[in-house]
Amino acid sequence: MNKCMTSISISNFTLATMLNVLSIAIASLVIFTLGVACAGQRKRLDVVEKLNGPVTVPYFLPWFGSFFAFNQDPLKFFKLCHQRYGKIYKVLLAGKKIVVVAHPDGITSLNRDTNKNLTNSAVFAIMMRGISNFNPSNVDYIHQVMDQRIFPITKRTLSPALMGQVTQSVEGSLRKELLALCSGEPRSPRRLKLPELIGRPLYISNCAALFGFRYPSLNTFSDFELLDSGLPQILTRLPFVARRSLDARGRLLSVLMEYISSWWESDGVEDIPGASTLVMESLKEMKVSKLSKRDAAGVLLLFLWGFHSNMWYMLFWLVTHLIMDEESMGRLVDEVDACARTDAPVHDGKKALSLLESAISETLRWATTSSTVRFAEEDTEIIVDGSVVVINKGEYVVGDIRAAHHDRSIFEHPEEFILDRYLVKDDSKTVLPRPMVWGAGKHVCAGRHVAVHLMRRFMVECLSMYDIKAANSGPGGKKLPRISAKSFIGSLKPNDEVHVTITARKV
Ligand code: HEM
Repeated sequence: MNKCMTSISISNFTLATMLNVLSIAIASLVIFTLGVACAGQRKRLDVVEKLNGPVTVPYFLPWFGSFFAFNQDPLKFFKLCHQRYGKIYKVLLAGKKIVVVAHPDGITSLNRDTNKNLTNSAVFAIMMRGISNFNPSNVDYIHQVMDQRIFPITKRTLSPALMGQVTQSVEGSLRKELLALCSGEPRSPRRLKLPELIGRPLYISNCAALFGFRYPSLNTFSDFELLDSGLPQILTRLPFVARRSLDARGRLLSVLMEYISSWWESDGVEDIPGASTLVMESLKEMKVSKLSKRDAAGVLLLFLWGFHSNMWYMLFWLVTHLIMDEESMGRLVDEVDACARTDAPVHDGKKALSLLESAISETLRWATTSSTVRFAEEDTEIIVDGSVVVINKGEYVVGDIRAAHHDRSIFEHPEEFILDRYLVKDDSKTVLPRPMVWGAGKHVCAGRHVAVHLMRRFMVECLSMYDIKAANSGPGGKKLPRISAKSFIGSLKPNDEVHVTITARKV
């Protein structure tokens, strides 16, 4: 009986165990099968997404693709493609395949580049050769030195904690330069072109802060202007059209070589008098990296261009919009005056100068074009609006920031410049996304804090000193200048000159 009971209990035990094992096996099999099925399904979905890829803008001519339509007016071309093909599409331009991303998340994913397969070298090399005419065989090495040695210095010395050395010097000089505009007859109106009111004082002050008094900023401004305005032609390799700009570039490089010459030849025994830490530390790195004097001068020119150019164009558009709309100008002047009457810190734009802060953000939104261009060194992926998009090795990727800044579902009347668009109202529930103007990730703009600070300071000084009016303010006289069709990288460029009349104010 006992034996029998034992054998039953053993067989019960065996049966129970077997059933358990069986049920576990079945459950595992079900889980495994489901897992495999899900993985298969995911894989299929990935394949579908990868196969679908971005749609290519149709074209007739092989190799040229859409080049002629694009080249005629890049901004219009991007706008039409965005309307027709949406947030991501591909275009063939003279043998190059370019994926255009016009969705904010896609642009962020492109900037962050988590797979590390997208580089800016190819595009940076074009800018380097255009601005500084480096020998093509040196470009890769110089870019490497800039990326690994010079930009980290720039990011550190222009961080909010340390940028004071440069910004305070710019501010002091800017005030003097602006005051000098009406020093002869302070109360009589003076007619000027905007480069004389903004570009020149800013250039002289920027040069003084970066390079000290040994750099002849006064004599080089017109050459800098010529180089800057001729860049689209230089970059598209139209040497005959750009002859004057190319000559100006040559003269600027000679001046910069002369500027560093004695320091360079003496192996940098003493710092160049008045030069910023940023410039001196960068020069020392260039010497250690065995760059030639010519290439070091080229790096300084690139640097000066990066420091000055976008800031000048942004201020150009801000002042131009204000003189077109006297009510907006009046509101901003009132805010600056009210701030001057209190102890409110003018550097803290968010609190004391909230309308000016909004005006600067609105300018950055309105006047930014496509600022992010990358090249796929390997097959890679970015995420656009929640979907994986495959970028093939050898393709370029452009972030169409202008499209993101003109998204009607986010910005009301995006084509218009609205002074208080970014003013946070007490009753407002939605806060607008900040302009995507500085890039992000590894290559985020090293000068973004300095740029906003100096734009703010320029406006405060200028509006406190002068009444600024459009020179042609009669009927039909106030018109925004036409936007240059050729510039699609960085900030919008004007096609026409803008004249203003300034009169010294008594506050
Ligand atoms: C309104 C003015 C400015 C605008 C709109 C602007 C815009 C930008 C953008 C969009 C990038 C990123 C490009 C990319 O992702 O490939 C960038 C990079 C950079 N910017 Fe600016 N910038 C301005 C002012 C300045 C100033 C004042 C400096 C000072 C030197 C500066 C120095 C740089 C540097 C060094 C980089 C390269 C960073 C890197 O690749 O690691 N920028 N800028």
